[in-house]
Amino acid sequence: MDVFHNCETMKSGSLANVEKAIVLGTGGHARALIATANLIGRYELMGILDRTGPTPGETIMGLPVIGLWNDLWQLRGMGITSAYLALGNNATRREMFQRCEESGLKLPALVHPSAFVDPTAHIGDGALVCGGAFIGPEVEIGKGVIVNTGSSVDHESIIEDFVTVSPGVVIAGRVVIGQNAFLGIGACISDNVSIGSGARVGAGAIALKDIPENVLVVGVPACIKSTDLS
Ligand SMILES: CC(=O)SCCNC(=O)CCNC(=O)[C@H](O)C(C)(C)COP(=O)(O)OP(=O)(O)OC[C@H]1O[C@@H](n2cnc3c(N)ncnc32)[C@H](O)[C@@H]1OP(=O)(O)O
Repeated sequence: MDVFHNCETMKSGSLANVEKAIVLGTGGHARALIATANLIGRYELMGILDRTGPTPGETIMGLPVIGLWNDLWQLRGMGITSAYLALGNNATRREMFQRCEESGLKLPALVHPSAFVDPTAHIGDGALVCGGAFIGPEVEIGKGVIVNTGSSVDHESIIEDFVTVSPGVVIAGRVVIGQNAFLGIGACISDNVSIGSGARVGAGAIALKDIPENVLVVGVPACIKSTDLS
């Protein structure tokens, strides 16, 4: 059964010559993403898909929840070309990024109009740079990365794929954040420091030296609190 064609709540396309996009995810992060996408206005948002599917009449920021992630493959046939990933969990975001690609959907990056991105920086597909963020010169932001509100990433730093940078994080110059890592609110990463893949840096921690993969670090200076988060 084609769920979308049977879905009476789906927005009808109205804007000529504007590409259509779908949003994946219904949590808090969906609000931030939809607000940013509405400000940019590059794509017409047609609705939201989530893990469990819609409850009757469910909307988020005025957008109807129209179906399940498992129905992604039907979207291309409906004129929807692109997807935005509103998924806070790194592993889920990675999985759905791959499934969108397999479904032939584009994953445009989104940059809030109040963020500054240096012209020499590169922002990967499916990344979200939130309001007030600063992305410095020659910074690499990987695929599906979240750079949340008011964070800064300074010169030549590399943020690998599917990392979460929470609000108010300060990343100094020539830092490397390994894929799938999570940096909690207000964490600071000193210059030339590497954070291992899958590591979790607690809110307010200050990393002054390299952090291994798959560990939780907290405190000032950041120390290992638990290991093997893989
Ligand atoms: C727009 C938005 O809202 S974006 C959302 C932003 N949210 C965040 O940034 C959340 C930040 N979260 C944290 O810092 C969390 O503590 C995490 C994710 C790093 C770790 O969470 P968990 O793995 O669940 O760890 P848990 O809560 O079990 O704590 C483990 C231990 O570390 C300690 N700990 C955890 N986080 C911190 C921290 N930031 N600073 C100091 N100690 C900490 C706990 O007190 C606990 O210590 P104990 O074992 O001696 O009792």
